[in-house]
Amino acid sequence: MKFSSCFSNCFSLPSETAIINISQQDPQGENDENFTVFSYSELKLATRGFSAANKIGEGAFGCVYKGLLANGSIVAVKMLSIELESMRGEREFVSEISTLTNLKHENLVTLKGCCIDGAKRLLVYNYMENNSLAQILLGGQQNRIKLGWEARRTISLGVARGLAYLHEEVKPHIVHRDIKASNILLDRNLIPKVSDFGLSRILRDNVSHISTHVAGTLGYLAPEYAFSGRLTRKTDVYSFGVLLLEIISGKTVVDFDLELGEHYLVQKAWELYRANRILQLVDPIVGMNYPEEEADRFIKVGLLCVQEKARLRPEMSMALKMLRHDVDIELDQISQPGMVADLMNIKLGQKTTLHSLYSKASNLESTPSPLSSCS
Ligand SMILES: Nc1ncnc2c1ncn2[C@@H]1O[C@H](COP(=O)(O)OP(=O)(O)OP(=O)(O)O)[C@@H](O)[C@H]1O
Repeated sequence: MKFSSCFSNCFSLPSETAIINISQQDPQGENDENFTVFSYSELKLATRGFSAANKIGEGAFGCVYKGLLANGSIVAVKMLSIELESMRGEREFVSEISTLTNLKHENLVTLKGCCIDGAKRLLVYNYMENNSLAQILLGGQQNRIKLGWEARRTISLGVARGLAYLHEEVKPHIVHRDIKASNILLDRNLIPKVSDFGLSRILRDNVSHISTHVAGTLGYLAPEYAFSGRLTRKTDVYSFGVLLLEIISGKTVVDFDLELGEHYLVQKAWELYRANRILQLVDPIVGMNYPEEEADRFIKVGLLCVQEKARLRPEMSMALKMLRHDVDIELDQISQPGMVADLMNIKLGQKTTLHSLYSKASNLESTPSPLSSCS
């Protein structure tokens, strides 16, 4: 573990305490090299005082700023805006972050470390040059990049690999909970990196960070998770299936600007599948010269991942094998997917937590957000 020079100013626990706590989680000390505790002043300097010009995004957890560290590395600094009482205590927070920084995979965003300054908590990530899939695939025209089939294949396989790693190689396994296009970041070579993994660990039990303030977010939620809070790895598999359909079609999971009957991507994919016209889902930007057999397979894997019943969805490593055509998809495995349409009836438009969504599902009321917003 590395500490910045003014660590003692920004982290009120004696540093020894933090080290002892971390070594309990990491008896071999393997974390030490990866994990940095930054000082607040260092991050303030790097982001030019968290200036509006350096702000690159905002999510349920808070605002994200681009920063340049003194050593020349470019980072993304996430200033958490979660109420302190929702978060774990300082020692646990540092311990969890140190564990997460140890997760290394080509398809995960690297978490470099954190900072605690009084009530403020910040996370520091490697900066991803090409922003998120939400921006470059589904965003406004000015941000879009024309992605050909090769790029879409690389992104789909990369996300599947990153998730399979979290689900099946990390011990104990991590359920991401919030797989969606804005949580897939892209480096300068358009290699996809899953971000925001493991963040539920820094929250106290019974607090959820899933933001449901946009209809699109709801569309990624597996039915059993949205309605009863049942969370398993198959919850992520559902979200991955939605994402896969988005990557192939270039359409968002829910788009009310489209004509009636086209609003819900999963429903559209299912209808095209049943009508034997599945390739009509492929984004026209891809052009005519794409491998039809592969596109057909990717869409079917997408449909398999969004099956209503969690047990019918494949595990991520199996989905990956199917995408690579290491194993065949048995068509009788594909049946009616879980649809988002019912969720869409829930009154939207305010930031809410998933917890409040459960109750909204029955009474259609929204509750005020517990989150503060960025200045
Ligand atoms: N490491 C990073 N490199 C570059 N840009 C980033 C990085 N992390 C986040 N961003 C940008 O900041 C935005 C907000 O990210 P954040 O993860 O806080 O929220 P989100 O995923 O967009 O939404 P939500 O919190 O509701 O899930 C991202 O969409 C992306 O544009």
